[in-house]
Amino acid sequence: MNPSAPIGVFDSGVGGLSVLRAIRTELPHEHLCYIADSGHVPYGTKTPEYLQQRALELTRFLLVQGAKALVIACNTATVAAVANLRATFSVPIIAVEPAVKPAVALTKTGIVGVLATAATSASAQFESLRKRFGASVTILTQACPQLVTQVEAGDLTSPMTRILIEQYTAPLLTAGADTLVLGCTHYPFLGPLIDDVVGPSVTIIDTGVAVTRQLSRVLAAQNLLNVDLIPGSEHFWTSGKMQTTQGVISTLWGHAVTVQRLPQTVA
Ligand SMILES: N[C@H](CCC(=O)O)C(=O)O
Repeated sequence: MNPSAPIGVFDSGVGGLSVLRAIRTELPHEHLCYIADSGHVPYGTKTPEYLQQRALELTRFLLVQGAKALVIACNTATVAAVANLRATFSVPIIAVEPAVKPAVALTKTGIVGVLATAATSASAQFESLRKRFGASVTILTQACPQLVTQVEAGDLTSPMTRILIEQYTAPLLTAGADTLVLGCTHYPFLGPLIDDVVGPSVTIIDTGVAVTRQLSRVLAAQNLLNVDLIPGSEHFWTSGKMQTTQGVISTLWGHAVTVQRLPQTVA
């Protein structure tokens, strides 16, 4: 595999851009191909079979673009599909999972809140994280489906978004949680607002940087880091509404970008 080949990244929508921006910061010379599967969002309410099929189709498309490695920038797709993808494809596959371990190390009240989709919280993988790292603390989960909708619409700051965050975090704060894990890649875009709502006594943990470090380690171990010194490029595709998704991706990415429509066979 050619080290100057791109890294393929996908999510149910624009949320995985929170992971992509961490990759861009850590690995400035890598070329990146990103799929926002916004035509199929939310993943949080879909069956594992549906998500496995979607993950296979998106991965095949990214491999056709020449991807040397794959990042599943979606906790929900990870729990449903990572094992199947690893069994099917030989490229390195890096996946996100809620950062339960660091949260357990940080909590002082012994109560950790995990914001994640219902599918992630109900998964065997999450149960295993809970057993491995959470035996000494209480781990509370909260699904926040409407926050995915707000981020997909590019609405990061409205009063409505704030009210939703207040409603979703209230039960966790009332129970004494002092550490909140952002277990869905859409939520980091709401980090500043979540921070403002929960206040300085609550620590918020995101996984973007940890995933990027893992990606970096895996690429280095397989001699796949791009040694070209030119800045890496980004290419974006979506299965969602072109105009809306292009606008939202540009806003979240920080400057205007071109987004292509996924071919009909994949969309
Ligand atoms: N961004 C996704 C899920 C959002 C959705 O429900 O589509 C995650 O990390 O879990």
